Amino acid sequence: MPSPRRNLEGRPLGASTSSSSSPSSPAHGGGGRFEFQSLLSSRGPGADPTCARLRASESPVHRRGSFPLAGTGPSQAPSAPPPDEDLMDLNPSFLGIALRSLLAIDLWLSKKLGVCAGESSSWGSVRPLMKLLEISGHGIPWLLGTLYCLSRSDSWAGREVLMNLLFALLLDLLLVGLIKGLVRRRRPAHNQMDMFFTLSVDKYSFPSGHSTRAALVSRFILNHLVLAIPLRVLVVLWAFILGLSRVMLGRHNVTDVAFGFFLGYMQYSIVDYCWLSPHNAPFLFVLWNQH
Ligand SMILES: CC(C)=CCC/C(C)=C/CC/C(C)=C/COP(=O)(O)O
Repeated sequence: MPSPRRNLEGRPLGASTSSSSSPSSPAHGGGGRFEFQSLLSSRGPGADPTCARLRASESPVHRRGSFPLAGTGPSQAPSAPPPDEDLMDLNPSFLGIALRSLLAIDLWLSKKLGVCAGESSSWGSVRPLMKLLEISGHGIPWLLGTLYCLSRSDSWAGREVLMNLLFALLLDLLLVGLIKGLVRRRRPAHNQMDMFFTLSVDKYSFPSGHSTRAALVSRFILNHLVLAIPLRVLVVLWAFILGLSRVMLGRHNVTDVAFGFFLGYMQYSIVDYCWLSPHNAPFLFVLWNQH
C-alpha cells in the first residue's frame, strides 16, 4: 500500500489539523508552508521537491498568503494542476509587490507633504491660502462662471468655445464621479472633511477632482485663448500648485493627484475629438440662441 503524501510537518496531507482553520495560520500562507505543499503536491512522482521549495521561497509575497490557492486548506489538497501554472502564478506576485511598495511610498510621501492638514500642522498658517486655491478649482464656480459667460456672449465663436468648456466640465464631473464610486479609496486619515459643497462620492479621494479640472481647464485655456506668455505660465503654475495644495491640505494622496492630472489631460483630448460646433450639434446652438 502506498504511503500517504505528507506535508513538511510530517502530517499526512488531507488530515485535519487545528492550524488549518485559521486564515492567519501557516497553512494559509502565514508561514509559507501551504505554498510548499501546493507546489510539492503538484509536481507528480518525478518532481524534484527541492526545486519546488526553492521556487516558492523566491516569492516573498507568497509567504504572506497571496498565493491563488491560499484560501484552501491542506484537507483540500489540489489534484495536481500542471506545474507550469504554478510558475506563471508566481509572476503576478512581483507586480503585487511593486504595487504595494508604490502604495506604501505614496502614503508615506502624502503624510509628509500634508503640512497644512490642520490648523496645528507645521504649515497650518498657510491653510487659508490653500483653501482659497481649493475654491479656485472647485466645480461650482467653474460651472456657474461658464454659464454666466455663455449668457453674456454675443459671438458665435465665443459661444462655441464656452459650450465646449461646459461640456468638458460636465464630462469631468461624470468621469471623476464614476471612478471615485468604482475605486472607493478613502481620503487620507489626516484630512479634515471641511470642504465647500461636495457630492456624496467626494468622500472618496481617487482621483482628485480638483486636479482633473486643473489639467483639463488649463489645457483648454492654453488651446483656445490667446494669452501672453506670462499668463500662459501662470495658468500652468495655477494647475500645478492647485494639485500640490490637495496633498498639502491632506485631502489627497500623491497618486490621486498624479492620476487626476493624467485624467484631466486625457479628458481634454476627448473634448477636442468630440468638439461641438453648429455643424455637428446645431440643436445645442439653436437652443442656446433662443434664451
Ligand atoms: C451640476 C453638478 C452636479 C454640480 C456639482 C458641482 C460639484 C459640487 C462639484 C464637486 C467639486 C468637488 C468638491 C470635488 C472634489 O474634489 P477633490 O479634489 O477633493 O476630489
